[in-house]
Amino acid sequence: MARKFVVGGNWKMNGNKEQIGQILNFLKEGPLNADTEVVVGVPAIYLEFVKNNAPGNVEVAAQNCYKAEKGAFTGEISPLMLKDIGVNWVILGHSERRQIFGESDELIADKIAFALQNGLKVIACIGETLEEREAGKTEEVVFRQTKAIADKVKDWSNVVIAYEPVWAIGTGKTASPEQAQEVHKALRDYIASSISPDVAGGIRIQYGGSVTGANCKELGSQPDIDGFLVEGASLKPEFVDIVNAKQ
Ligand SMILES: O=C[C@H](O)COP(=O)(O)O
Repeated sequence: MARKFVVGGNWKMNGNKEQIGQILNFLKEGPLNADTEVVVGVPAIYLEFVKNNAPGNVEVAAQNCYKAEKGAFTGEISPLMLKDIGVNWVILGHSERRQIFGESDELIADKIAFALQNGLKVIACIGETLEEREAGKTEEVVFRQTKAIADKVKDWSNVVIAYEPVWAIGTGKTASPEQAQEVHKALRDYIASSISPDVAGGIRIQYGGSVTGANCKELGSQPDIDGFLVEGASLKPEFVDIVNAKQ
C-alpha cells in the first residue's frame, strides 16, 4: 500500500506574530511537493491566526489537548475546541510532554483515543532516551509506548506515529538512516503481529530528531520512513527542502 509522505513542523513554544508571518511567507512561496502532506504544530495561542493565514496546502495541528470535552481543567484545551476553530490535527505524547510534564503512557493513550473519537487526526510520538538505547532497550520502549496506545485505539486510520529518539531531538545528533530504518521496520513488524498486517502496511511512521535540509533526502529514502517531525529546521526556510525530500 502506498503511504503518502507526511512532514510535520513542530514549532513548540517558539515564534511571535512577526516570526510566524515569516514562516508563513516561506511556506506560501514553497513550492511544496503536492504529493506530501504538510502539517504545522502551532502554539495554542496562534492556532487560529495560522489557520486563517496558512496556505491551503498546509494543515494546522495543536501541540496538545486534553481527554475531556470541557470542564474544570485549568490551562487545558479540548479536542472540541480545536474542531470548533477548524483545527483537524494534534500532536500528542511528545517526549517533552512525557519528560517535562510527566505524562504517562496511559494518559497519552487516553488523550489519543479521545482526540480520535472527536474527529482529530493525531501525530502520536514515541521514542527512547539515550540511557534506554545504551541499555539495549530501544525496541522494548517503543513497543511498550505503542502497546499503551493500541490498548485504547482500535481504528488507526487517523494516526501517524512519530518515532523520535529523545537523544536526537534538538541535539544535532541525527539517527543514521540505518538506525532510523531499523527501528521503523521493527515497529512496523511489531504492529503487524500485535495489531494487524493491514494497520502495519498503512500506518505512516515519521522520523524526528535533528532532521535538516542536508540529511532529509537520505532519511526519506528509507523504505519504512514515511515523513518527518521537525522542530529546529521547521522554523527556517530549509523546511521547504524537507517537505520536498521525497520526490
Ligand atoms: O517534534 C520535533 C522534534 O522534537 C524534533 O526536534 P528537532 O528537529 O529540533 O530535533
